Amino acid sequence: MASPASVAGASYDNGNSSFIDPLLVSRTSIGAERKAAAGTKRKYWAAADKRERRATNECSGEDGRPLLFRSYKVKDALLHPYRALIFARLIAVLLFFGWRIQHNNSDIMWFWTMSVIADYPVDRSACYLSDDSGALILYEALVETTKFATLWVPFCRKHCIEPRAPESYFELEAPSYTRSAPEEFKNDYRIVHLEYDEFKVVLDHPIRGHNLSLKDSTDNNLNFGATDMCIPMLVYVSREKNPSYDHNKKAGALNAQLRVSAILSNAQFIINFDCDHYINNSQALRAAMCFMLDQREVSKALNQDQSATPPPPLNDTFVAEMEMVVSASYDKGTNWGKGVGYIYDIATEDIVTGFRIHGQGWRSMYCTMEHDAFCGTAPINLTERLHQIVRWSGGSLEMFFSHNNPLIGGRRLQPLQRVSYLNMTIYPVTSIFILLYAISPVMWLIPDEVYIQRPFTRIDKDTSPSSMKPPMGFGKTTLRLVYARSIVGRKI
Ligand SMILES: O=c1ccn([C@@H]2O[C@H](COP(=O)(O)OP(=O)(O)O[C@H]3O[C@H](CO)[C@@H](O)[C@H](O)[C@H]3O)[C@@H](O)[C@H]2O)c(=O)[nH]1
Ligand SMILES: [Mn+2]
Repeated sequence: MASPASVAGASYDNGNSSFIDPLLVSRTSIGAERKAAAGTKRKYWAAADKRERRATNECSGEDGRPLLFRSYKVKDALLHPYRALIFARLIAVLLFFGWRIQHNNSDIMWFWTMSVIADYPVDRSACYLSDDSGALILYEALVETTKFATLWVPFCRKHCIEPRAPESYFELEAPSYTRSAPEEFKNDYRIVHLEYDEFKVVLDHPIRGHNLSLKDSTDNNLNFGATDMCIPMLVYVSREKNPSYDHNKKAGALNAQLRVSAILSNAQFIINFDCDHYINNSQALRAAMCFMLDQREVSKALNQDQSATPPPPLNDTFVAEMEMVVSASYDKGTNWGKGVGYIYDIATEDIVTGFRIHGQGWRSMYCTMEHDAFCGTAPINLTERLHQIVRWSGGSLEMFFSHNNPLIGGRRLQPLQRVSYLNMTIYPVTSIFILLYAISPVMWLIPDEVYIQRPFTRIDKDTSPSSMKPPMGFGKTTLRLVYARSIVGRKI
């Protein structure tokens, strides 16, 4: 008999539309909140497999460990009507086209009617900041941030603070916390808030070389007695840039960072953020790890024996090695940017890198969390947004006209994945068709013949060109130009 886990595995493997839920034992969620969240989930999602449900509860996976995530499917009661609707719409569109081909524009009223309808150990985590501008001021800001972190991190641990981005946390009208006595929380909150405001002032008005006002958390009137005070290793990386070498923008910066982290911490899990992103749910990384460490995945994905290495002592050879891997010429003539790391020579390195990874047979999973996992900022004005769209469309087309075209590349892509990548790379071209579609209703307004009056042209009875006189005010007789409609009209 097949074990529950392998049966469950088979069922979620073919479910592309499924949603997966990490089975986190959350320290922070309060019972009622969790129940409410589960209620909303139950409204739209149904467990994909009963046997999987049993396996998650009974610790009866293949090696006796409990499963770490469960798959859900959109409820049939929602999915089937939706699919029926899409199908009906498709039929309606086809019927309409059939009808339109047989009827000319004299049936214009019909057309109008229709178009209207239509917990990882801290000493094993490291945080890398890539400063691609190489500005000393950013380094100094990071040093200040570290000082604030020695206060902020234990405060978050002690009171289970969420979200852990201080700016978003202090914006909350009713700040959330759990565990300790409200009085103690109030006191801690006040002190940390004050320190945060001071920290922001320091960032806005930096004073070179001045050891700024932030004290160690021990100097404050805070009692972190039983709380773990450790913070992860923080590394500032700024790669070398040289006009004789292409720096390959974000992909180049990320690859340099990958190499440094390989030497310093060599961890198995890496999560990347743009400078304008932040973590909104501190459980997000743990949740993602559930998918990779679950017994159904672990044998395929990684070797469990590997573990993050503690950083070696910072001696001269070691520093020289790190300097070498961030030098401007390091990846010239190597496979970096082609088959290794983030892909170069394209404006949208994220899509093409994802495509290459999927193309090798790796699978990705869709996971949503009750408090959104990550947040970020989008362009705030039209100019910026247009620049972004131009960059994205350019990158997409570049990918379409390269060997990474989804029609030919990505040997192990699944058919639906191929369709979505195709959609992602060809979409700038669809703008032409959308434009045509948008103006097509107006075309049917134009009748068979168009009369355009030229009010300033007088024409004599003798129409030979030599007798044409210059315009003289409003002519009594006007020239009528008659255009026969040839482009649009009778037949599609
Ligand atoms: O030479 C460069 C250029 C950019 N970046 C960083 O790359 C990130 C993304 O750049 P941004 O200008 O914010 O681009 P967006 O259009 O907002 O980013 C979206 O689109 C990019 C691809 O075009 C993806 O890489 C991003 O993940 C995605 O959020 C930022 O952290 C930048 O600091 C560098 O490090 N070096
Ligand atoms: Mn951005």
